[in-house]
Amino acid sequence: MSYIQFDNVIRRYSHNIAVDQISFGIERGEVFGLLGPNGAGKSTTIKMLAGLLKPNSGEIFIDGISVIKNPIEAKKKLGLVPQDIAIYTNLSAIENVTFFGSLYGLKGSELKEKVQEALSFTGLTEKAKEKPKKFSGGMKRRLNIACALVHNPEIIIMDEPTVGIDPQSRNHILNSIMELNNRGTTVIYTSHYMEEVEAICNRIGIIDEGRLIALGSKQQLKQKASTKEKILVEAHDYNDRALRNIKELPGVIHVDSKEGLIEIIAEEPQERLQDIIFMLVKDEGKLKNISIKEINLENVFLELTGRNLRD
Ligand SMILES: Nc1ncnc2c1ncn2[C@@H]1O[C@H](COP(=O)(O)OP(=O)(O)OP(=O)(O)O)[C@@H](O)[C@H]1O
Repeated sequence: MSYIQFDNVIRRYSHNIAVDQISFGIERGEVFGLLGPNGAGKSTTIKMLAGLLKPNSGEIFIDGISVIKNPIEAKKKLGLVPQDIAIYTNLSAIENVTFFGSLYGLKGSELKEKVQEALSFTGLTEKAKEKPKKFSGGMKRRLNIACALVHNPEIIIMDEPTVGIDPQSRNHILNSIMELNNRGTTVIYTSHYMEEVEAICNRIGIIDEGRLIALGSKQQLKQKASTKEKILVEAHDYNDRALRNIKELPGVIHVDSKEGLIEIIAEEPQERLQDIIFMLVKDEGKLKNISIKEINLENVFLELTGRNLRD
């Protein structure tokens, strides 16, 4: 059994199946990413792990402890940063972190020390006495993280922590995840941002419509695609007919075009370049650049499901 183990877990909301019989394990010390589009079942999975929702069937274990039978013991091991920020806007930052620390049973000088550590870790020491009412979205999120890690949990779960925040806070959060992991914390990170998951996670589960459709390191996941590379064309003035002609070229699997950038997934991409350039130029297209790049997890998702990760 893995350090964290999901066994045949099912969760419904009335007739809608949100998590459909998933089984997987997470090892101690991993940064594990749960990647999937909106509504895929990420939050439901995370809430069940954190003991906030009960599965309809199946079992979840943390370090051999059943989250369902022994939720209080299991919960001691983890800190949750929920998708919806959960802090008290009328309390100062330090009062918020102190409150959460005391909920986890910290007291006296240990509580004070851990609160200072959590505020410093999230870059909020100078804002400690201010009320989060005036904080930016990113600062509120960082305070939420401080509240979740004040008791030094073995596992930290972050549910889409970078949605709708400024780039500075986003980088701060991503760096702090790496630092937490260097200290030995197991991190579970959900996101629909493929770039973030690729950048920070050792292992990734791809979830779609409640099912875990792929699991592995990013290199293992990329092996699931039928081609390892894609063609990127920067062009302007091309028309839909040129795109249709490219789609019909032999070996071409998928063509996507957005704001002057055409992405083409094709078998043996080097062999397709001449024909692609020909089709574009023939139909008035002006070519700026053409290159071959390694595919990413977005491309893997598209090939597995026929849909884009972000529509
Ligand atoms: N409280 C609820 N009541 C009814 N249906 C729900 C509830 N919460 C989630 N769902 C449904 O369950 C499915 C999975 O939702 P979930 O929030 O777990 O997905 P998600 O991958 O976290 O998506 P998002 O990124 O949008 O939060 C969706 O179809 C959603 O509409």
